[in-house]
Amino acid sequence: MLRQLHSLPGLICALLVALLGITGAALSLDPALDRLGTSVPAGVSVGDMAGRVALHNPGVEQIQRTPSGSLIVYYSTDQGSRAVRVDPASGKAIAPFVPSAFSRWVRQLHRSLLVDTPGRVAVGIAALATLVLCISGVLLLVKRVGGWRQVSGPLHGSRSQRWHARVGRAAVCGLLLSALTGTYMSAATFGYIADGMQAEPDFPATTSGAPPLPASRLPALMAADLADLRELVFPIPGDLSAVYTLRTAQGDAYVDQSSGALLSYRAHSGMRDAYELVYQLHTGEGLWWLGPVLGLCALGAPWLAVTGAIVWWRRRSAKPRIAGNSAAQAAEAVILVGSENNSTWGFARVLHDALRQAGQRVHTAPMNQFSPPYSAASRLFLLTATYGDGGAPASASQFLDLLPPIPANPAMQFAVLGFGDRQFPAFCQFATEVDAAMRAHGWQAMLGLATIDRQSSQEFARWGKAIGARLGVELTLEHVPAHPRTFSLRLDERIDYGVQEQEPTVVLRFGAGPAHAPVGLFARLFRLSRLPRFEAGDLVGVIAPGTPTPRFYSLASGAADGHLEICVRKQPGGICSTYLHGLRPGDCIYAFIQPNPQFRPASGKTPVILIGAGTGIGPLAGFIRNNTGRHPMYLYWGGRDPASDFLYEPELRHYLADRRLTQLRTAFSRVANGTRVQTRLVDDADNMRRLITDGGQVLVCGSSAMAASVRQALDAILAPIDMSVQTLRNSRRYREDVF
Ligand SMILES: Cc1cc2nc3c(=O)[nH]c(=O)nc-3n(C[C@H](O)[C@H](O)[C@H](O)COP(=O)(O)O)c2cc1C
Repeated sequence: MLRQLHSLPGLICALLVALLGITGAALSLDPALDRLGTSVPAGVSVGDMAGRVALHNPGVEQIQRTPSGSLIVYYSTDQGSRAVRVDPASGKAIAPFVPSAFSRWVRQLHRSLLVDTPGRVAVGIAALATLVLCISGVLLLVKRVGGWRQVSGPLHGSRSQRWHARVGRAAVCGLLLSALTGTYMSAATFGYIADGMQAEPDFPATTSGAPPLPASRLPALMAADLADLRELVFPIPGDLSAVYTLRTAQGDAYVDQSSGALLSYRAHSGMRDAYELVYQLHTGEGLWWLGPVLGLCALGAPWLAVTGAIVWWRRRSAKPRIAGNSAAQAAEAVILVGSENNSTWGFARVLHDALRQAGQRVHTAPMNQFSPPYSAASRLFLLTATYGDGGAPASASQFLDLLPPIPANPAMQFAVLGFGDRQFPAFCQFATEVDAAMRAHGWQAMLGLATIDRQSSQEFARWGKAIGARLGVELTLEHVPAHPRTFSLRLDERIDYGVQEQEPTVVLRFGAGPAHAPVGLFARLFRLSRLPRFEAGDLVGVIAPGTPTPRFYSLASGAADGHLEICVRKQPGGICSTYLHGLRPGDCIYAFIQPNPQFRPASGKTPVILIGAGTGIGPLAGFIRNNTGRHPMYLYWGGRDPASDFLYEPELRHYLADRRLTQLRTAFSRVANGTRVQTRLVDDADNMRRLITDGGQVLVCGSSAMAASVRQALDAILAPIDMSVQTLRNSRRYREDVF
């Protein structure tokens, strides 16, 4: 619902909002530029100023003071009307006043799209839409990050989602102010809100009729402060019954040209003051610093329109059409999907097709459409992502409320498959809750809760095998989520380890490879064959020839290092690792980057504890290499044999010497009295507790078995100081990259 409220006005008004943003940003500079060329003298009266202006500009008809304080004088000569900008202190002309035609055009475009009333209506609607977009956007962001407290924290999701949220977060206050004030002004234009502009003072029935005196001798003008002046209209020369019209920030008046008496006066109404304040807050006029701030925020509008459209399109295309979807009550197997960004639907479709091929009638629907009894069904599959901070994704937001009143179907067994990301403290939390709730309400489980980390095709295929075994059918679940465009890499260098031990591990350093054939000329012209952007800790997806499924490796370098580096152990029967181990310098591979911004040391001077084993050293070595600020970094690493697989040994010694690495503790398992990395942590328990008490954060990289042992060891180490891995996770001081 909230998402529709955001995407619908966004899609309808994207172009208009973007146009208003760009024109608004251009106009926002005017007050500041106007202010640049203006000196604003203090304590000068309108009478003094008008007297001096009349002296130097015979034929003056009108003086206007802009909100930034510059004075524009309109006067007539034999050749016609003229306008000059004058110095407020001397009253002398500074330069002819020629309003910029471009500026006027942009203003008209901004106010009415150059088509008057219909344009004004459209602009008003766009302002209202921006208001809705700002409010719904903030609420979506809060949901996305899991609460108000996390709003300023790191953002997750695809690149366009992160950039959409990042710019939205930075610009929302300015956009909200512009949208609110713009909506108010549009409502005033069409008479839905009174602006008090029509209220004029009564025109004086009589005047003194005596010959005029210079403005500097008229008491009412002398009593008015120049800082409050909006406009002074001079009486028509020779007409003794004519009067001065004086408009100030407080009210409007008529002044006798001979006696200088205030003949009539009307103070501004509250409505007018409110309108003028709104106008000021919208345009920044009179608040010259506000204009550029609002302008910067307004520039976010076209960016948000473009990235928002990309996010919408990607989400839409990620939701596949389910072919052969049986009716709920006729299906033998029911698949319910909990998804926010639709990638889980891709997995659901593969399961749907596989079950159909196995001869079953299958019904697939969002979890929010849970509607038993599924009279013909004996299997219920619940495939759900987790969103925010352990919360329900959009298509499953009502599931836990729908469940309790519905009696369990004894003829039906269920299996929950959670999709999540281990970087989040609450990994697959919602799937866990769904599984527990189903059991608590008497539903029969077919299989224990299973989880899929970062849409792993391999884990999904394994789950398919387990389900197939339960159903007594061959279930092949092959799903490769869409990945970004690949680029080519050329192997520059390889360093081999562990060969004697028959446990080969290799560090591979790649440079930019030749550009893809279809973009060759373009790439050459624009030098696209350089490395893409990435940082140590991000993932590179490598596609081995003949396999559609990418394998992910943690990056041991950032693009700034000038090469892409990974550390790969040869897995028995592993297609991709065998392929990578077979590469020779000069060979090219195809790959793509998957950002992993959660797995980075936080900035600041608090200690960073790096824990890894085997090839898990890769990103950790990258973090140490980047530690040019010499922040305290402690590395605990486990290998097999220092003689054959002490990965990165020379670099680590070098980093210790130049203090990028504060301390190195190694654990080797295949030597006399061999130990593992978790034992090293226990040996160093006092130091660990001290580092954590000092605000230290922990980054773990390696196999899931090693990560589990490390968690167990750290829980025991931290118990005396009333801390645990979970408390560290909750404060985002414990991050894992586990494979
Ligand atoms: C903003 C955001 C918040 C997330 N929060 C969690 C979380 O708390 N726990 C978790 O295990 N995964 C979390 N994830 C990861 C998603 O559950 C995972 O990427 C899933 O495959 C997305 O499926 P979907 O595209 O169908 O929504 C989050 C992802 C995003 C973008």
